[in-house]
Amino acid sequence: MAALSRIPKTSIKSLSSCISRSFSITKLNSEIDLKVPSFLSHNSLLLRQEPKEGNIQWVFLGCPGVGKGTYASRLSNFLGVPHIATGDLVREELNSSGPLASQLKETVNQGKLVSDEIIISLLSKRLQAGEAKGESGFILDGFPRTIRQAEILEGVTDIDLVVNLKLREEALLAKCLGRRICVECGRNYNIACIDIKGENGNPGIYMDPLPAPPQCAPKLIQRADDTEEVVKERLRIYYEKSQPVEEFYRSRGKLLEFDLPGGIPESWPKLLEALNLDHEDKCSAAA
Ligand SMILES: Nc1ncnc2c1ncn2[C@@H]1O[C@H](COP(=O)(O)OP(=O)(O)O)[C@@H](O)[C@H]1O
Repeated sequence: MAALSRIPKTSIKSLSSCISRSFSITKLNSEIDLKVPSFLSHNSLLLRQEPKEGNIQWVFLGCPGVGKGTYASRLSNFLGVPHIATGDLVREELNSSGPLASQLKETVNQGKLVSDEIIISLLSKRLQAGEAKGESGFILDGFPRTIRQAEILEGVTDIDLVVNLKLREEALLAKCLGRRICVECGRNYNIACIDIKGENGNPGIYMDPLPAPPQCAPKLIQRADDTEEVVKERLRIYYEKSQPVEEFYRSRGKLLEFDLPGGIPESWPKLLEALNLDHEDKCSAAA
């Protein structure tokens, strides 16, 4: 795997506590002077983790429905690093009987972003649990989603690579509306068949549905936030709050833009190629 040798490693061990501590300092700073971002503060610089050799610390960006979860999860299996999706952490929490459940349900079902404080706390807990199991490295999906989250992350560790997945908006909406999830195993499927003709210089795009296997087919549900109205709101919020994160990483030379050429069979090998991962590995991972 050619790409791996280039990737520096950071200990996840203290990253979780660093993120929470850095966040507390951000809060303190913002109470004192809103104009000073946390990562510039003297205190939070002291918390910064130095990279070690070998780990993968990647981030997946992209609009709702683009397939961040699908490709991040495939790469996580391929590379043997955990896939951490903050959307999954939020859904676990809102389905629990915890104190945040009803507040989260309301926010998510309106297509709004959860507060940075809650997201950082959920992410820190997930990283701590991973640390206890000896995990190292990560592929983050759905985080960072605001410039503030990106600054906090940048202040505590080195992200090696940020993959920005892109797809035409008509396809995004159709994919969200067609998404189905198995309540038992949590896998995502899609009943939509996307066939968008090329126009005004934009290439057409064709994506087959992704049918559920017989064991999942009777247990499919739709996410409550995958309605047309809420998806449109999620897209609006993405353009307003999350798209600036693309520029944040572009200006740091970390952003890899990837236009999805079609469905998984077409896109997966091309993504591996773009990531400079070897053909041999490609065949075994695609199996
Ligand atoms: N980093 C984050 N910051 C704030 N809210 C988040 C974050 N990650 C997930 N969420 C919340 O969880 C919801 C679902 O997230 P996700 O599954 O990643 O959705 P999407 O399909 O829109 O990318 C979001 O609409 C938002 O309410």
